[in-house]
Amino acid sequence: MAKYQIVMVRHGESEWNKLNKFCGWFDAELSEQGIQEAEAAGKALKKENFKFDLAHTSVLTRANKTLDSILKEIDQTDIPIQKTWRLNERHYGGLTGLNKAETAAKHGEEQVKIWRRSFDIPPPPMDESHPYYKTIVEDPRYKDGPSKEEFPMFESLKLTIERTLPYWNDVIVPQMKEGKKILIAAHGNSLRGIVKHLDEMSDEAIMSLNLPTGIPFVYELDADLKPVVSMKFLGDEETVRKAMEAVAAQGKAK
Ligand SMILES: O=C(O)[C@@H](COP(=O)(O)O)OP(=O)(O)O
Repeated sequence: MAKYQIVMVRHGESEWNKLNKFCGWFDAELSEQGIQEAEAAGKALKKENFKFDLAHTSVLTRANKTLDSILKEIDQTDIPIQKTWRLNERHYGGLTGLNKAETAAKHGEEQVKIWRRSFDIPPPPMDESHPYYKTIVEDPRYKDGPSKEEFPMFESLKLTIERTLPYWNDVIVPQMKEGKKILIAAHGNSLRGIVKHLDEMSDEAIMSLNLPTGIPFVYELDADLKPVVSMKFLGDEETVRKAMEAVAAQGKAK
């Protein structure tokens, strides 16, 4: 029997999703389409009468603005919002800023698939000469963490999960157990990590999961936090399927 319910959403399309660039910890804005997707996500939640006690998001603008837009649509702009770098997108290391299709043309689609979707093979590191190194490392939003030692220069999905899961277990789960209704607005890969954990997906199975932008999905969990309902999207099946396929196709050479 379901005891808890939690809703998650990947942010709406960002400017860098639109340009098909590896984004990671770069703080891209929502694109015009992404703004509309965020509004549509709010409308879908409103239609089903969703209400939340609090929300969690990353420290990146694309997720924050998606959350704000959803809360506006459901008339809940007053609920507490907790922001954490632990829900940030995976750090795409040296790939940050590169076009995914061009990278596939240069290194092969297979290699790009490994970088994007393998469980534990990380992208190359971002070194100090990288054009976005300073922008990210010196960003004041990280003054309270991660620490210098924790600050990633690249992350596989495995490494992403290692910093996201402590937040899930230590902050989100206790709130759910107190009966709080929670919304998480985050990113393709930080959410894939949570989904992998909840659904106990194998390292192979998670490779083929591509989360669409701006379509909320619901989990219903039993008392032991095992899913009774998994990843139920608030969108029609065909639209969700096409959106997932489009994300997968971003790594194809043009
Ligand atoms: O960092 C990025 O480029 C995308 C995910 O990219 P893929 O792993 O799907 O290539 O992150 P998001 O748009 O969810 O913040």
